[in-house]
Parts: sequence; structure tokens; C-alpha cells
Amino acid sequence: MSAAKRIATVAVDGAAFYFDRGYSYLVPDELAPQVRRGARVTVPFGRGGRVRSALVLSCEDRDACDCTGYKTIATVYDSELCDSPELLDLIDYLKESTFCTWYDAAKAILPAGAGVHIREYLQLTAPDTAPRSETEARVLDCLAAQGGRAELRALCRQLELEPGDRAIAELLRRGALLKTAENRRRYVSDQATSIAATAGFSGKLTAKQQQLYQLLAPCGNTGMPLRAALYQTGVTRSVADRLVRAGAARYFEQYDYKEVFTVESGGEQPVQLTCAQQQIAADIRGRMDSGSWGCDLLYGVTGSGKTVVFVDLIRHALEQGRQAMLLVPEISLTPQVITRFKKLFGQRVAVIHSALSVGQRLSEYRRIRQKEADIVIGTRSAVFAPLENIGLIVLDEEQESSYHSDSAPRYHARDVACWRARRHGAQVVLASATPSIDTYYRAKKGEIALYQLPARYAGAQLPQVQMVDMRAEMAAGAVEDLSRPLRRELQKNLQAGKQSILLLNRRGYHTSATCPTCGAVAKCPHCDIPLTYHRANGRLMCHYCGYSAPMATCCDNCGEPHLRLLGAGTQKLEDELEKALPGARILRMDTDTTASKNAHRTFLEAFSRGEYDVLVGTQMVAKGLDFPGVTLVGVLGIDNLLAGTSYQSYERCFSLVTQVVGRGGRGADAGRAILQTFDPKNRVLQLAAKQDYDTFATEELQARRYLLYPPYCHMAMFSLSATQRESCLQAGRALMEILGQLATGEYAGLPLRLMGPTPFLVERVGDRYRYKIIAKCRKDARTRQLFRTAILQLAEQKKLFGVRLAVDFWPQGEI
Ligand SMILES: Nc1ncnc2c1ncn2[C@@H]1O[C@H](COP(=O)(O)OP(=O)(O)OP(=O)(O)O)[C@@H](O)[C@H]1O
Ligand SMILES: [Zn+2]
Repeated sequence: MSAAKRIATVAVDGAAFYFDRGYSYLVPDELAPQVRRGARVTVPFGRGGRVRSALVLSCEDRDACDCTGYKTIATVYDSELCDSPELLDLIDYLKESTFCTWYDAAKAILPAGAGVHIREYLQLTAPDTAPRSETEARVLDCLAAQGGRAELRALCRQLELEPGDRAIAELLRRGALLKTAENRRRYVSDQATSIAATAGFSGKLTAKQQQLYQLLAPCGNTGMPLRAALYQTGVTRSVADRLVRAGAARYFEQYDYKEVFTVESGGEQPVQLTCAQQQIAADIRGRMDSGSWGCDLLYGVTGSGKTVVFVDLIRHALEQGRQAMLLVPEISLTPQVITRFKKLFGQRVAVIHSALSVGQRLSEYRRIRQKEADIVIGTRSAVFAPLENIGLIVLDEEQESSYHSDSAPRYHARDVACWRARRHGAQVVLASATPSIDTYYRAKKGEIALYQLPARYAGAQLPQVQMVDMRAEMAAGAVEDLSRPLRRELQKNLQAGKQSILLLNRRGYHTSATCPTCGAVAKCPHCDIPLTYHRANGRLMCHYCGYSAPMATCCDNCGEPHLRLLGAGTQKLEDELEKALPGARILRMDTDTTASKNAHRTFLEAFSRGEYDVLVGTQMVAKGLDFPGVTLVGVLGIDNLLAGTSYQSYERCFSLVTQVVGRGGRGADAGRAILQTFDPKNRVLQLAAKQDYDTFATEELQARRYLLYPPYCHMAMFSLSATQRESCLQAGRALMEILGQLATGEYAGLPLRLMGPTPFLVERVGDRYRYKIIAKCRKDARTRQLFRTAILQLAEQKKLFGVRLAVDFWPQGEI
């Protein structure tokens, strides 16, 4: 008579989608109380028995006789973080709807850093084992020399063996060696790590280490954030590691951005809603009380007081004893919003975003779980916050592409918000001055409720927009980026003591190093893309893979010694402004100047105190800011956006222009805006200048219906990448064929149009070739079933060897 044994089915980390299934493991008795659905464990996996993290999907008791041959769970490292049935179901939902693995889904849902690093060790058990091969002898000797125990990977590196080497496997089988694993918590993240030089270090350093040391030495004990140091010198993390190991520097954690959003609570008076705001709030409150879930679009022009409405609704949710979530596209763009909420609600607000250190994120997570915080504000991933009784989820600027994740799981926060709202009987409010065309369409069709705030608060007027024809400017001999009218207006504004904002659209506005003799452009050796010159560190950098090199001294192609920097970045514009506006205080904000974490908030606060006259920047100056002193907005380089190849190009361009123009004239003084373009007759720009979203959306919908684009169909993208172009293409062609067969066979009748495989706009990134297949399809379970079947068949045909494959239902930019 045999006793029952406990068997856990787990999903392992690092699986590809097509081999992500449940694997059964024996649960040792002592771990049984902790091993339950949602627990994370480590297990030996695969032929080499490498230890991997895994997620427990289910547990059951079985007769001991049926349990032979199973491997055993090694450790449990987390049984507490994910115990909510809702979040566990969400893992299944993500896997089914976004083609990720269970483990990837769990990783997205749990706070970053809640994972572990696994280190494997080899230990000598029988010191006098007779080796049966030369390799075995080397392994045994090496271990003996290290006191009988060594880390597996380090040992293999030393002996130039693979971790799964036959000799090691054989020694393990004979019991001469024992393999153990240790889990290390990953509390320390790069973002929080700083590095400082050891004063007076005189040991030997390599050239790269020397470079880093010289950068750090003048900073003394304060050092600098590791990321900034790597950026400045262009060396890799391992150079810094070695410098630290040599004793020439040390790492330390900087907790100062705990301060990121510490705000004194109190001092913010609740506002009196206007009549229009009041009506909308009352209506949505009624829907919240109904107990069934729903989705609303709050479509209000810039400065109409959408935020004021959120505050009212959030307060209502709390009064009902429920919780609320406010999602924002990018945390750095919204310091004002967070400050406001912290003042109003104090400690009840938890903020979740990627600039937090891992420890801080975990602590915010715990605060939410312990119900100390009942309002969560954060970016995309905050949608997974472990709230248990949600009444309201707001997505501010719902059209922003940052709500979609481009890496697995490739979800859209809006979909997840709706999934959760359904579960909680909560209300989802999508807010924007320029809703996504999808959302607008659904609202117009009556699928979601539509609320409008067509006027600005307190009768403020939307800015008057003037278009400047850059062709005429060029014809008149202008060689600068600033047109004459914009220059004049800036000067006027400066004299009047008013503030201005200039948006320089990033795309196409890079500075590249070009050879004046042969015309060659300095390109990334790993990607098909020109390098961009950064003045902050004097280097040429690749924005795709992070490669960087010192500014080239001569042309690679012809040897010409004088390369020219072409293009006009924000840096160049800043120089031009300094000339045009002598004495003006200019604040430049782009990824260079805001690399350090507090920079955004510090800069924006200084601007808001009137310490600057002009704010120049990329997309990050366009959105969400509320400065009453700004009366002039200039837009440069917008034509590049219109020239994009995506069907969403117009939508993005319209939204960006409307948003940035909306930064002006929010206070007592009226605002004006100047739009520089080479194509002043362009319909999209003209509508954007008039800020006529309704007409734009109506025309855009007509065009999309005609050409069959979303919302009239859905789009999915299969992306394939491999180091060999040929294997990538072959996999793509095979996938096309399988998809075609399924669509005409078993799945006949499902609407599906396929295009591809075609190369990505930038075909090679990080030494990998990238191809895509685009599908116009339905977004439903059966279509996903078809796709899954196709991927499994492709894997069976062994076409995925060395090829990475991903499916994305919200592909951005590429189509
Ligand atoms: N009822 C009100 N009472 C007092 N001030 C208000 C009221 N409604 C709006 N405001 C003020 O008007 C300004 C614009 O409001 P808010 O920032 O909420 O607009 P918004 O619609 O979110 O704008 P955007 O889409 O441009 O970000 C803010 O300074 C806000 O404090
Ligand atoms: Zn690159």
C-alpha cells in the first residue's frame, strides 16, 4: 500500500512559446505547505538538469506508484506575492491573448525584482574518484584546487567547457560530483546603482578602465549613477565590474530618488467642478454605483479639466470603500499630476513606475497588498497592481503608444484594464483630447459611453495656430531651423516676459556624421542604421542596440579626414536660439539632458517657477504639462512624422500637434502657436492647426474603411529574427505557407489576409535580421487558435532553430 504523493505542474522560465507547457514535478514533503498555485520555485530542467525558475500552475495528490521518474522541486522562493486568484487568472489570459509564456506573464504581473538569480555549484563528494577521461581529470583537479566547490559557470569558463558537458554529466551520474543551486534575490537594480572612484588608486588598469576611472575621480565620494558613467565613456558594464573588482571603484545604492514624489500632503483645496464637469462626473458616478462594469470615453479638449474630473471620480470610489487606478503614459511627463494627487490623498497613493528602484517597487507593492494604499498611479505595468476591490480605472491620454508593451507579454494596458474591470464590476475611463481612432470609433458606435468637454476651463481659448511655409523661408535664403516668424514671436514673447515651448520632433532630426567627399554616413556595425552624434559625451551612438563609438576621425569608406555633422538635433536648435534670443534663459529637455532620474521634475519645477524663458525639447515637452505662463508654442520638424509608413502616422502626427499646441494659453493670457512645415497644404496639419479632431477622425475613419485598416479589421504581426538572413526568411516563408493552408482548410471562413514575409524598416538590429508577416484578421479566440496551431506546426518542422518568433496584436510603427 503506497501513500499519496504531491505532484506540481509548473511552467519554466526561459521557455519559447511553442514548448511552454506544464511539466510535472514531485513536491518534497517539507515544501508541500508552500507549493501551491502561483508559487515560484526552482526546478532542474532539461537534459543537463539546469536549475530554472518556474511558476506552479496547479497541484494534485497522486498515488505514489504513478509518481516514479519525476524530478523533484528544488526550492520555493516565493509563495506569497502572487496568491490572488484574479492575478493568477490574468496570467492565463495574457498567455492566451498575447502569445507569451506563463512565466513571462507572471514576470509582468509581479513587481520587477521579485525574481531570483540562480547560481549553480559543483561540489566534490568523493575526493579520490578515478577519472575516466582527460576532461574528467581536469574537472576534478580544478575543483580540488578550489577547495572542492566551485560555481558551475565559472568553472566551465575556466576549463572552456559547456555547462552541459558530457564529462560533468558523467561525474554527476556516478555520484562523484554533486550539483547544488543557490537563489539570490535581485533587489539591486542598475538604475539605482552609483559608482565612485577609490581616491588615490595606483594599481594597473586597462585603457577602458582608466577612462572610467578618470571620469569618476573628480566626482570624489559622491560618484555618479552607473548608467550615466557608462553613457559618458561608452564602456560596458563589465568594465565597471572589473574596475570595482580591482579595488579602483565601488558601487553603492543611491536612494535619493525615494524623494521622486514625496510631497507634503494637504494644502490643495478640492475644486468646485464646473457645470459641464459636474454633469459628466455625476453620470459616471452613477455607472460606478451600478455594480456592472463599463467603459467610457472622456473626450475633452486640452485644458478642459479632465484631471479635475478624475479626482472627483477617484474620491467617489474611495467613499464607496473601493479602490482606484490612474494610468499615465509616462511618469516623467506627469510630475504635476502626481504632486496634485499626493497633496489631495497623501499616503493613500501608491506610485508605480520604472524609475523606482527594485526595493521601492516591492515596497509599494506590499503597501497596496496590505491595503495601506488604495489609489495606484503609474505607467503601463501599474495595471497589474494587486488591488482587490477596484471601482475605477482611468487611462489618461489613452491613445499613447506607451500603453502597449513591445516585449513579451505584448499586451495593451487598455485590454488588461477592461479585463480587470469586468472582474471587479469597475468602470474604465479612457481620457484624451485626441482619442485613438479605435476608441473614438467604438464611442461613436455606442459600444462605450462618450462624454465630451468641448471647451477649456474658465473660458480660456484654444491657441491660434499659424502655419509657416518653410519652402518660402528657404527660398528667402533661410538656412536655419527657426523661421523668421517664429523668431519674431519668440523675441516678442521674451520681451513681454512670457514663456515659450518649442517642440522638435525627434524623428529625422538626428545629427549624423557624414563624409563630405564620398557621402558615406557613419553606421552602426550591428544595425542598418546611421549612428547619432551626442554632444553630451562626444560619441556616436546607436539608438537601436546601444552601440557607441568615439566620434570617428576619418571616413571609413574613403579615409577623408574631416567628417561633417549633419542634421539638426535639439542641441543645434539650442545654439540657434541662443543667438536669436540673446540673454534668454533656455531649458533643453531631451533624453540626453534628462538621463538622471530626478531631472524631469527638477527642470519642470524650475520652468514652472519662471526660471526659464524657453523650453525646448522632443516629444517629452508636448504632453500633460500645465503651465499658465506659456503663451507661445513652436513646432518644428513635424513633416517627418507625416512621412512615416505606418497607417497610424497621421493619427500620431495629429495627436502630437494638438497636444503640444494645447500647452499654450492655459492661463489668463491667450496662447498662439506656430507650425513650421514644408507642406502647408497638408490636410492633416491644417486640421491639427484648427484643432478639429472630429473632422480629422471622421476623414481618417473613411480612409481606413476604404483601405481596410483598424478599426475595420485587426492587425497582427508575426516578427521573426535570426542571425542568418536565410534562416529567418525560410522560417517566414514556411510560416506563410502553414498559415495559408490552415486558413483555407481547417479554419476556412475566418477572415484573414496575409502579407509577407518582408524585412523590417530597419532590417538588421544587433546583428539579427528581422522579417515580418502582417495579418489583417479578427481579434478573437479562434484566430488566435489558428495562429497557435501554425506556430506549433512550424516548430515541428524544425524551422524555428535559431529563429526568434513573436506575435503582436498591437504592432506599432512597422505597419
Ligand atoms: N473646476 C475647476 N476649478 C478650478 N480649476 C480648474 C477646474 N477645471 C480645470 N481647472 C484648471 O484648468 C487647468 C486645466 O485642467 P486640466 O489639467 O485638468 O485639463 P486637462 O483636460 O487634463 O488638460 P490636458 O488634456 O491638456 O492635459 C488646470 O490648471 C486646472 O487646475
Ligand atoms: Zn546598433
